[in-house]
Amino acid sequence: MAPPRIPTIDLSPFFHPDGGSQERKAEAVHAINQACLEYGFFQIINHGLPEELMTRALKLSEAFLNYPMEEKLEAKPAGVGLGDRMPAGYAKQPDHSVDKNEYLLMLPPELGLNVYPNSPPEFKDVLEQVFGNLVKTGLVVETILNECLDLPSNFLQECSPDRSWDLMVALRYYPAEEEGENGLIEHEDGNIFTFVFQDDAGGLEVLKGGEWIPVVPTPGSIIVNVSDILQVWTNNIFKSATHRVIRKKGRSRYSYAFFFNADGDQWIEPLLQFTSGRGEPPKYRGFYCKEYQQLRLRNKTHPPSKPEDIVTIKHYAI
Ligand SMILES: O=C(O)CCC(=O)C(=O)O
Ligand SMILES: [Fe+2]
Repeated sequence: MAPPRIPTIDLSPFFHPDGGSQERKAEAVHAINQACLEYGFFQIINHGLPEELMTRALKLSEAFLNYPMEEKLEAKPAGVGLGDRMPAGYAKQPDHSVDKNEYLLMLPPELGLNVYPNSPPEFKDVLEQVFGNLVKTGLVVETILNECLDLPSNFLQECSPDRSWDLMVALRYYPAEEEGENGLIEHEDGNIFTFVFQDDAGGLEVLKGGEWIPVVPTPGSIIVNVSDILQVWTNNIFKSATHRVIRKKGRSRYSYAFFFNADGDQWIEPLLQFTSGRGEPPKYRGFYCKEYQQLRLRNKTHPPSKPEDIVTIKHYAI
């Protein structure tokens, strides 16, 4: 039997110039709700990001990440930044890391903190276009999630209105070696939700019911995964999906991940709608978003020797 495929949902009614059919919007909301309950993972098509731009972005990141190291290091983090956040620029996982990838990390362009490669010359412009489009798509997905969760319109947007904590990475996973195929160890993401688009190499997998389901590359589609903040806000109604990347032999894999994030200074706790509103005790104690981000960053910079000491959202579980 073929392995199950994560659901694909058409968002075109939400991008329709005349407002889109209510019936088709309701169908999409229903499908996304089911996907968030069952998988915490789904793909979207007709999501506002032109396929041609996605292809171009993947080709440009491939070109840049194949440059000699000296050239890539011209885009290394400048060492100035906002302190609490991941530094913008090119970085490679240290050799001892279990994760075998390199990436270019980008913060919202308006912060003025990005370190862009000079070459390929059109890369900066394409990165900024992709970033800007994904912010817009993220706001549409928030609108859909409000409906899924029976929240007033704009509720999630108002929970965390500051978009300056979003970030994007253009990634390259190296070809698998004889002794290892891990590209990115199994994990959940620490933000609200994540968008991923990938080339045709494959390797992204999501855990469902104890089985790893491959996310089959579909040109033009964006993968969406529910992340920890949404899990906390919904008091575990929507689960942050566990996922990983497995490397193939003989070829690199290129992808983009965009982390739609809450404001670092935001106090995060289960929403009343999903606790007292339903007679349920909160499953998490509250925390400042940036405190959690810093603990997660520390997992990477100072990896604990025991895997059980890695900080995950369980750190705040009651
Ligand atoms: O590259 C991918 O497909 C997934 C990336 C990812 O899961 C992450 O960066 O958290
Ligand atoms: Fe992830």
